[in-house]
Amino acid sequence: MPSLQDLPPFPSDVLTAPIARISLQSLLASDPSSCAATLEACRTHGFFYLDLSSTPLGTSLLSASTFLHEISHNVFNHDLPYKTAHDLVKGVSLFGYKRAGTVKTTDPTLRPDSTEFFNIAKDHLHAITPSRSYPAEITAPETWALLQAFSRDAHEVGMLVLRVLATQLGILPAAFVSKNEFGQKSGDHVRLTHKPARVPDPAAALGLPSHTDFGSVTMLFNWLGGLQIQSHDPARVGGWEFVKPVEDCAIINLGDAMVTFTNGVLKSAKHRVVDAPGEQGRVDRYSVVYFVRPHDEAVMEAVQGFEHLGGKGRVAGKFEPKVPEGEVLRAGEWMRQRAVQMGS
Ligand SMILES: O=C(O)CCC(=O)C(=O)O
Ligand SMILES: [Fe+2]
Repeated sequence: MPSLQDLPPFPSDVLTAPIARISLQSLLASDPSSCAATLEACRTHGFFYLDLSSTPLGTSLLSASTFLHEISHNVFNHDLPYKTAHDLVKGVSLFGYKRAGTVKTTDPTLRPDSTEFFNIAKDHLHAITPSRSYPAEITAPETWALLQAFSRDAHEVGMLVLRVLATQLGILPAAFVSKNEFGQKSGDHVRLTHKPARVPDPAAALGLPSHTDFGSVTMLFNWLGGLQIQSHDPARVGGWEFVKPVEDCAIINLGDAMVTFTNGVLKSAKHRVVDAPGEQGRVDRYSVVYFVRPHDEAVMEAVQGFEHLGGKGRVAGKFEPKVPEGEVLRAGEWMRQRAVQMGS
């Protein structure tokens, strides 16, 4: 990671979300209190910090994320035509380039988003499906190999989180893992994001409007503030709080698929990206994300043990997947509908 010391400091006078900090090392060792804390975090905030220091798996993710942060500078630095030559196609595929201003506006201010992405499919990285065009900086052999390792490792961490959750919930350890098989066609991807520094007119744009992620587990690396989640403090429930970046930690959050699989017991929290606070807002912001999503053939219904909770699992506010009477959706179609709805 670029060291947090090299960036303007995160200010001390903004509200930050009190999310748990859990170490990967302790989850790998099945430490009971860390496993219990993981479940607690996923039933409440739907977000937690995962400390990646002190384990080979974690430290290789940290160094890969630093490298991808560097690559992001070069890729996004190009002019728009260079990037749009690799555009994603809404409703068809979400892999490729997403320009700023194309995500559905969900905040009351209706400000367009100012964040651009490159979404790089796990299926392309690992030859599970034929690839598509990406910029030369991404397909360069060294970067492609690093993206392969990063996606494999991030997926493995996602599976560990899913096993811990299943075990803590008292269901089969593989109940969620079996919905997210690495070798199967899926919407899993690495996302590189870029949001320009703060602009003088605050009404002009919002980094990323409030949303929930669609998939199972998201692993997020960011270096500057700007990510916000909604408060659970009784005094200000629903107000936005910053998730402060913490050195050596990734941020883990659950997506809507986990809400569906558990009929609402686990939470996919709403989040958004605004200008980084204070001095941090003066510099461009990058983040590196891995999304674990159920493989296309996974059935989008509650797993065994959660069916009886029926109806509590509505996800993403107004989102209602169109399910023909008496049928269930598979993840490929479910994710497609969600992507069309979000516009990304
Ligand atoms: O950049 C961030 O901190 C969050 C990005 C995010 O929420 C997303 O890409 O879904
Ligand atoms: Fe997100």
